[in-house]
Amino acid sequence: MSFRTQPLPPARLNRCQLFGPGSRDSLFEKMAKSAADVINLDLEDSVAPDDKDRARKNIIQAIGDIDWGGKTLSVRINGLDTPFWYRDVVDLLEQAGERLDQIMIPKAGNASDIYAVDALVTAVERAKGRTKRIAFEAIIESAAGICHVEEIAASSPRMQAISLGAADFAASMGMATTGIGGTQENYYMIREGQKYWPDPWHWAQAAIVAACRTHGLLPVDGPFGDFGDAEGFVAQARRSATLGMVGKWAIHPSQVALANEVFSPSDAAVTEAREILAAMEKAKAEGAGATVYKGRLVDIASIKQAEVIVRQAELIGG
Ligand SMILES: CC(C)(COP(=O)(O)OP(=O)(O)OC[C@H]1O[C@@H](n2cnc3c(N)ncnc32)[C@H](O)[C@@H]1OP(=O)(O)O)[C@@H](O)C(=O)NCCC(=O)NCCSC(=O)C[C@H](O)C(=O)O
Ligand SMILES: [Mg+2]
Repeated sequence: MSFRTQPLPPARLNRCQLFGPGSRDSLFEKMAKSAADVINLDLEDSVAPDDKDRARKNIIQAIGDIDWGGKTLSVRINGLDTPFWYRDVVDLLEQAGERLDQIMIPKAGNASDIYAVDALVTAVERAKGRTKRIAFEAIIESAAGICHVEEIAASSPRMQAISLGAADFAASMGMATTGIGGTQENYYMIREGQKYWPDPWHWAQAAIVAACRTHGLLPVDGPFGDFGDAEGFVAQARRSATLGMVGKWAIHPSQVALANEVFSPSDAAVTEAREILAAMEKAKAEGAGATVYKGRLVDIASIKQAEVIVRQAELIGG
């Protein structure tokens, strides 16, 4: 174990991030009433260039007008390679109320991208006397982003989460795919005449999880484009959860309940985790560092695994 202990991620729920275009303000109330933990009002790729100004105004108005309950309220700004992003930041922080929690930075390529947004956000916050520090979530969705994911995770104390943006990531990597997330038809192996479809997103997800866990951030899986395919969504989400991700985007309301279900520990898992902690307490009192629970070894590492599940259950209110 390193001398430096691994920091815990922010203690908030992030099982589902529901997206909606800033240009479609008729969706905002529905998003606020949804069961998503995080709302992402979008100024980037779901908004046409000619609609950016109107979308920005809609979002600034809605941040103050709508009751967003206990959700994390986040706005995705435009990429740093566009002429829109500085205006997104300045208008949001000068005109939107304190209810805004987070800015999502798309296509982050390195730590300097986050630094640039941080410098602008900090200046406007100070100038306007804003008291709440705006958090950042970055999207890894380019070859440069995945190469520099660790420095992006470490880039600012504002950083709270990193998502994988499968569509732009695939494009940047030159992947021969068109589907957003999930199984890709031509990414298969053959054994004894049978086809098997491995997960082409696995390595990028694992890199994001490692960077996030090292720096105490929340690793999140991005979009699954085929919102009619609930089974495919759940399979992708379960793989992400197994790898250590804490949640997934929803690009349609039908995906919210699916994500919440996958990223909430089951009652059985919570009961088992609590029993493991109790068994280890007993073992510790008897001077042992390991014991047997339901016929299998549990030790000090098992305590940490069980604590992940119990912490998540406590956040949900279990
Ligand atoms: C995908 C959509 C365009 C579909 O919209 P629509 O055709 O209106 O869907 P439905 O008719 O099935 O809607 C049923 C009801 O649900 C409401 N609705 C629809 N979308 C939302 C939403 N996002 N939040 C809340 N409620 C929603 C409809 O109004 C209907 O309500 P009712 O009439 O009362 O029954 C649309 O869902 C949409 O725009 N989704 C978000 C798209 C988006 O934000 N994309 C950006 C994120 S993905 C991305 O950027 C890629 C990433 O960066 C990467 O690189 O991977
Ligand atoms: Mg994208």
